[in-house]
Amino acid sequence: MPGDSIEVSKVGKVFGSVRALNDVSLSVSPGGVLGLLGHNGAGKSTLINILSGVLEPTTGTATVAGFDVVSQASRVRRRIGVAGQYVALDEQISGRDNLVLIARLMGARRKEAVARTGELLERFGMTGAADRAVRTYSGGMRRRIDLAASIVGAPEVLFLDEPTAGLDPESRAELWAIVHRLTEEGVTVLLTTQYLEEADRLSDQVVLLSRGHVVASGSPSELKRGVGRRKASLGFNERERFSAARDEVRRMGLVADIGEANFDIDITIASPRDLGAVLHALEERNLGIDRLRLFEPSLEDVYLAHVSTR
Ligand SMILES: Nc1ncnc2c1ncn2[C@@H]1O[C@H](COP(=O)(O)OP(=O)(O)OP(=O)(O)O)[C@@H](O)[C@H]1O
Repeated sequence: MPGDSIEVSKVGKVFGSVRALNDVSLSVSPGGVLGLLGHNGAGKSTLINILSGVLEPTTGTATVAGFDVVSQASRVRRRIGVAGQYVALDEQISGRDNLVLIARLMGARRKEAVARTGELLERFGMTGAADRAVRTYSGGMRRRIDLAASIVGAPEVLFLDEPTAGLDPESRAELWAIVHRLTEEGVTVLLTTQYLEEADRLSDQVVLLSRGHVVASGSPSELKRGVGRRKASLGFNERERFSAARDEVRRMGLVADIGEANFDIDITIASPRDLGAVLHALEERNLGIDRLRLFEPSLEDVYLAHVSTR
């Protein structure tokens, strides 16, 4: 739509005989967060490279911050930040010196560069480590300084390519908080990740890529609602009733998986009606359950439903 921060229309990318992207379309409104999910080689980095002006699409068009990524690439570059797996920082100099250097390269005067750096270090909780060489940083600190480096120029649109890959849960949560704050300030974010929980926490829209195709898109809750299959666990207090119920459930053939632990029968049902039928049948045979748990589909279920069927 006009006014969107990122607009991708039927983008394809071919490398020799490899079709990395096929007819990919998506859009992100200002201040939105789009999570791009997909397996290794799905085409996520290729799309980020096209949107950040590093690669040209083979077919289709894309705009970022209102500018065409091919014909207006330098304007695009001035309005974006890119952080991720391969951001080049000088490992031998301190985090502070890296940020000052980037600000100077972007045209800031020395005083401004120093002030902006101080502000970012403070915000990212990095003041303690600011004057140590980047090579001495932990994985979490390294990711934070990468992210700080990507926003030195106060970008309108931020591309985060697997920003928390390999981080421990605590460092991941810290980074999520930082990204969340940036989005509250109106920065538009396109995030690639293999962590479904990350996409669920941060994104208001998710696009699922598989082998270069968009196979599903929508808000995390829309996508979860679209997964028909749900897990339920039927619990019993005695082995005898549990065993008889398990045989009955198998016989009904309505259920895809049966797992057994602690006299629980874990079933996958295609609809609430199937669950009703199972409970009714058990009740009729005096095999009534003692406990029932229903599990909401996760983004992982969404992912498996779309990706494993292709
Ligand atoms: N420069 C290139 N030359 C040839 N093939 C490439 C090039 N860049 C990417 N590809 C291929 O394009 C496809 C998509 O790769 P891409 O790196 O975009 O996937 P990805 O989803 O980012 O994967 P990962 O999660 O592993 O980073 C892969 O088959 C990859 O091998």
